[in-house]
Amino acid sequence: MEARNGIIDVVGAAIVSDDRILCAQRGEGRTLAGYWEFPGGKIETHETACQALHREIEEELRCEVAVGRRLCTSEYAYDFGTVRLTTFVCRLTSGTPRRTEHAAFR
Ligand SMILES: Nc1nc2c([nH]c(=O)n2[C@H]2C[C@H](O)[C@@H](COP(=O)(O)OP(=O)(O)OP(=O)(O)O)O2)c(=O)[nH]1
Repeated sequence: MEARNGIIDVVGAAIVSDDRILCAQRGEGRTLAGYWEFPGGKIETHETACQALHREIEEELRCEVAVGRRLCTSEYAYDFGTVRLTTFVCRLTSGTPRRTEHAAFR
């Protein structure tokens, strides 16, 4: 969802499993390829942050998560716009994260 003020609203999942948090490296051909991120993506029009997170995790990692508390919201200005990233603590409820578009997990 791109707000009128040019801010791009993004959600990220800090998926906690066995006391570890999953980080994913953005794949070739995507904006910011090679950067490490919390899996997630842009919130679409008419979506809540929670709905966007469920959709993105299903699309990108082919698994399901329960969305817990909001960790933080931060803004970062890139040359293409300002990303406002809200990160939620999540836990796996079904499946195991699989790479469909990321280059690596750690
Ligand atoms: N998922 C995620 N994106 C982040 C993080 N930090 C950060 O600056 N971003 C940026 C990268 C992208 O410019 C934007 C997320 O957009 P995206 O390209 O992943 O979104 P999307 O899945 O909806 O993809 P698309 O259909 O627009 O290609 O937010 C982060 O920790 N997680």
